Amino acid sequence: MRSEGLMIPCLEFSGMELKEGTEEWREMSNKVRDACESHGCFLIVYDNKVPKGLREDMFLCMKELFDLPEETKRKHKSTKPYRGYNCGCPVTPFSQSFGIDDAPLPQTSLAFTNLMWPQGNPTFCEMLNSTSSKLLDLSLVIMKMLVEAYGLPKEYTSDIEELKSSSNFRLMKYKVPESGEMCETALLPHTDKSALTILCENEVEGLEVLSKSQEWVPVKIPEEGFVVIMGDVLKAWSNGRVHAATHRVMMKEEKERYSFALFAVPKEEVKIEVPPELVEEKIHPLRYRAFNYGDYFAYFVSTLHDNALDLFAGNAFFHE
Ligand SMILES: O=C(O)CCC(=O)C(=O)O
Ligand SMILES: [Fe+2]
Repeated sequence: MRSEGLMIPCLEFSGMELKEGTEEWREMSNKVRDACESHGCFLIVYDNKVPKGLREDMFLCMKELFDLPEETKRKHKSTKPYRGYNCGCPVTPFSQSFGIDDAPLPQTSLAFTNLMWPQGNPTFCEMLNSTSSKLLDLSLVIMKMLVEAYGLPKEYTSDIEELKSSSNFRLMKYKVPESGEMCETALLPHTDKSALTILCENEVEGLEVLSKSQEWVPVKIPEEGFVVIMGDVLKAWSNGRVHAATHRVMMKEEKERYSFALFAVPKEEVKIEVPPELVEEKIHPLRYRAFNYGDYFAYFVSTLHDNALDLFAGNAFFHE
């Protein structure tokens, strides 16, 4: 049996009014903080915001998208890494993905849909826009809860909003392993470069998170829920209190896996800076210098280093 410490907490948001300042809000904020610090991720069920059935509809739409001819899919191009249509790239040979910037903006969802279906596809467009918007809203709720749980003044709410001033919505399809081995690493271990990521998968499980005791823990996303994974940005902002969970995807089933994820990210020009209230000389000395998100992302892309955040902005590597 797994020990308690390895179990990823599941937070039940359904039925919550989510009003700031209420006792319910404060209690949930503390649970979010505990999960972010001890696991770097948590499961969330929240059917007021993300109603039942939305996931299934989203997976149907995704199948329709990935079933389009390759030449159509390749029309979605981007000069930015992890955006555009990716297929058969050397680091992820088993997957295809679409990365769409700012899908919560209606004009972006419409432009993407019309590129894929010149004759239009209102169902897909509505699904892309509303799902990404709901997940981006949820990411703000979670970040506001961290401001509450750290006892920070209200002014930080607007600062933290900056950490999700943009987003990358990623739709992924993983092929069934062909090598005959029934367990293949379909996505290598990494931390996300986002503030946080909200993800879900079809019925084919595969996501695993590395616990602080260095064990791989399979993530069982509840049927109507999501997993929230903390990224490098919130780790830096919180002065290392929030743990950015390392995760990977293992393909163990003979079935295609679909997943979609909203990466809440700062705009490139946003400065990430630890609030002075989270620095304390003895127990929590400053771990990360202030840095610009675009510079950090460019550094990561050019080095692809596992430890990019510490190398780029970590205290031990401060440059004058
Ligand atoms: O497909 C998944 O479950 C994980 C995807 C992921 O970790 C990523 O794209 O950063
Ligand atoms: Fe990831």
